[in-house]
Amino acid sequence: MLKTISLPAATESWLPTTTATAWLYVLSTVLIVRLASLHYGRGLHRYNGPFLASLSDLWRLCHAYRNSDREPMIHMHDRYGDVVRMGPNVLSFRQPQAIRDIYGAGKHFKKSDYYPVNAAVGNGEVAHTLFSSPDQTWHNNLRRSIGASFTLNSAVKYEPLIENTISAFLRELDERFAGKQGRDGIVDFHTWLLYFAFDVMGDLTYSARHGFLEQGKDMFSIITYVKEFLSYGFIAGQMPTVDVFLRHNPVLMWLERRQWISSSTFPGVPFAIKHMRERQRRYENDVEKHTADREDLLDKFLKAKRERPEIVTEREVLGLSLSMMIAGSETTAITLTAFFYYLLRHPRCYAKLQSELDTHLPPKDPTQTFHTTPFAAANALPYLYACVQEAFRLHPSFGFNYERIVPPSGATICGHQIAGGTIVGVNAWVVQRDRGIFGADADDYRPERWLTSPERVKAMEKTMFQFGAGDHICLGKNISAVEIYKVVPALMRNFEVGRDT
Ligand code: HEM
Repeated sequence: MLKTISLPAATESWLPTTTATAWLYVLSTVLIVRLASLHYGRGLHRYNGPFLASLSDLWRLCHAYRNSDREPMIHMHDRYGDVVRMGPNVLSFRQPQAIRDIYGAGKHFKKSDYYPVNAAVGNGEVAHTLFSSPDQTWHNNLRRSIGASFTLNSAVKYEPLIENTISAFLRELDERFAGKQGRDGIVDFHTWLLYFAFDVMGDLTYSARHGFLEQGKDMFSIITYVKEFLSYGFIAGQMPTVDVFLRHNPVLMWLERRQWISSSTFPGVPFAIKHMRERQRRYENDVEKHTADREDLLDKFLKAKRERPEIVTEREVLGLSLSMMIAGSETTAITLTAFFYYLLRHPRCYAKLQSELDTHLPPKDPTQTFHTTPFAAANALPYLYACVQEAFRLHPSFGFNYERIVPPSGATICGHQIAGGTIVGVNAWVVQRDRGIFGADADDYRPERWLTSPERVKAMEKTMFQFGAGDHICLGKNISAVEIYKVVPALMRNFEVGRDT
C-alpha cells in the first residue's frame, strides 16, 4: 500500500503565489534589461554624470525644476569633467571646440525635441515659431525670406524707433524716481528694464508701444505670460514626453478646437492682429508711400508675404511678430540688468566707462531734454564694448544647453566618437568661463580682458555663445546690440546710477 502525501486544503493559496512570483521575476528582468539598456545605450556609460541621470530624463527635469538659476551646469562640469552625461541619451560638452563640432559650418545637426515643447498653442492648434519648429525646411525658407531685415545694416535703420522708446524710458525714470529721497528714489531696475525691452519690441515691430513704460506696469500681463511660457519650455523641455500630458496635450487641444474649454492665448495677440489689420488697410491706399516713410518689422514681414506668399502667409506674419516679443524682450532685459549689476559692483569700472562716455561721445544737443547717442558713436567705444562683452560672458540670458541631435552616421565631437541619435549640446554659462580661452580669472568680472591683443580677443569672441551659433543663431542679435549700445550711454549720461546703501 502506498503512503499518502497531503496537499494544503486551499490549493489556490499556493498556485497564485507561484504565478505572482513568476510575474515579479519577468517584470524585474524586463526592468533590469531596460535600465541596463538605458545606462549602456549608445556607449554613453563611458561618460560621467549622476547615476540616476543615466536611467531617466526625470533626473534632468527635476534638476531644471529645482535649479532655475544657471550656476548648477557649471558645477556639473566642475564635478564630472569636460563631457557630462545629463540623461540616458544626452551629453553636455564644456570645451570650446564643441561649438565648432556641433553648430559649425556644414554640420546641420537637427534641433532636439526640447524645441517643439516651446511652441505656443492657440485655439487648440500648435503655432510654431522659428525657435520651436522641428521642420528644418520651413525654418530655412522662412529665415531666408526675412533674414535681410535683421542684418546690422537693417538694425541700424531701426535706430529712430529704438530712440522713441529710450526717450520714453528716460522721461519715466526722471519723473518717477530721479532725485527723490529715500524709497521714492529707488528703482526696481530689472522690472523697468523689462518694461523698456518689451516696449522697444513694440516700437520696432509695430511702431507702437504697449505702454509698459508710460503705465509703469505689466500691460495685459504680457511679461508674466512670457516668463511662465519660457519657464515651462525650459523645464518640460528636459523630458519632452511630459509635454504630451501638459501644454501639448492632444485631448485638451481637441477640446479647445471645439471651444468646449477655453484656451490661454498669448495676451499680445489682439494688439498684433489690430496692427496687422490697420497696416493692411493703409497699404491698400498706398504701399510705397507708407513703407518709404519709416519701415518697422511688421512692414518687412508683410513685404516678405507679398514677395513670397508660398512661404510667408498671414499665420507666419503673426507668428513672427509675436515671437519678436517672446524671444527679444526678456533676453535683452536680462543682459542690461547683468550689465549694471556688474558695473555697480565694480565702481572702478563704472568710473572708467563714465569717463569714456563723457570724453568721446558728442556733447548734448541743447534742443533736446536728454542726451541721446548715435549707435555708430557708442559702438566705437572700446571700454563700453569690453563691459558689454563681460556682461554677456558672465551672465548669458539662456541657461539651457542648445540641444542638437547627432546625425545617423555619428560624429566626432572634441575627439569623442558619438553615436548617431545622441543629443548633444553646449551651455553658454559653461563655455564662456573656459580658462584656456578667457584666462585663469575667467570667473571674475574684468572688462580689461577684452582690451588685450587682437588675437586673444578674436579667440574669445569665437567662444562667445550667448546668441548660439550656426543655422539657428539668434536672429535678433544685431537689433539687441543697437538697443544695448544706445540705452547704456543714455542712462549713464542722463543719470548717476548708484546703489541703495
Ligand atoms: C541680448 C539679447 C538676446 C539674446 C541673449 C538672445 C539669445 C538667443 C539664443 C541663445 C537663441 C537660440 C539658440 C539656439 O537654441 O540654438 C536665440 C534665438 C532666437 N532669437 Fe534671440 N536673443 C536675444 C535677442 C533677440 C532679439 C532682440 C530678437 C528679435 C528681434 C531675437 C529673436 C530670436 C529668434 C527669432 C530666434 C530663433 C532663431 C532660429 O531658430 O532660427 N532675439 N536667441
